[in-house]
Amino acid sequence: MKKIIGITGGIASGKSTVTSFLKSRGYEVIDADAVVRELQQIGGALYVAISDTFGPTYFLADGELDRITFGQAIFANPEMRAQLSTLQDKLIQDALFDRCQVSQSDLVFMDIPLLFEKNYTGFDEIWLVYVPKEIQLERLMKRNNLSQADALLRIDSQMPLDDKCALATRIIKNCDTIDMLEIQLTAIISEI
Ligand SMILES: CC(C)(COP(=O)(O)OP(=O)(O)OC[C@H]1O[C@@H](n2cnc3c(N)ncnc32)[C@H](O)[C@@H]1O)[C@@H](O)C(=O)NCCC(=O)NCCS
Ligand SMILES: Nc1ncnc2c1ncn2[C@@H]1O[C@H](COP(=O)(O)OP(=O)(O)OP(=O)(O)O)[C@@H](O)[C@H]1O
Repeated sequence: MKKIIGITGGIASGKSTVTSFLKSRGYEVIDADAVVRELQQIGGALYVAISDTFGPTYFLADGELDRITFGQAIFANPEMRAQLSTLQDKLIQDALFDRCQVSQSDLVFMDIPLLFEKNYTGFDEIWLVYVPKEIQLERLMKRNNLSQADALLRIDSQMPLDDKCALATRIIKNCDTIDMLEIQLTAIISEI
């Protein structure tokens, strides 16, 4: 029987860094953010839903979704975020379920940032990639070139990482170097 491990965390807590390592070791990873981006490409199901609901404001001249201005609007406006959630959540969940179903691997990792917020179920284990909020803020500001205020809007739109700890099977601490992260992952992989 297929084993499914959910990987979650907070924005910029290090989920992609964890999944890059897993992929480098040959494991299959389904990445929810990548699936969302795919479905938001021109003509994709999410692209059409966003265009029909929000009109042309958030699209570039070449027709692509303008992720920068759309992202800024979504994180600054809880009502718009809720509206987007109504539009997208079911389509995203169905797409992730389909990807998992067609996978031939015995062990599949699913990187789902909003796993707890959106009540995803069906995992054999859930791994939480954890960092304290100060480090999360610093890494997010640096990676996305965001002001402190904009980075905080994104962090505070999610369930606090400290609250997620109680819901996870394993907690992977990513406060130190990437080498230290990989040492933890190697130890965990030997246990599963
Ligand atoms: C708002 C959008 C356009 C912003 O795009 P952008 O390129 O700036 O960010 P990206 O897609 O790379 O997401 C980065 C991170 O933001 C966080 N995030 C994304 N959407 C949300 C949200 N609605 N609420 C809280 N956090 C979110 C996640 O931690 C994610 O890993 C996009 O993230 C989106 O459509 N989000 C809603 C879809 C969703 O639910 N994604 C998460 C799948 S579980
Ligand atoms: N241990 C670490 N030390 C220093 N920088 C790190 C460490 N782990 C991750 N980073 C950096 O922090 C940033 C966030 O990491 P990553 O992109 O893996 O997070 P994420 O959880 O996948 O983010 P998102 O939810 O936004 O997709 C990246 O720029 C990454 O290179």
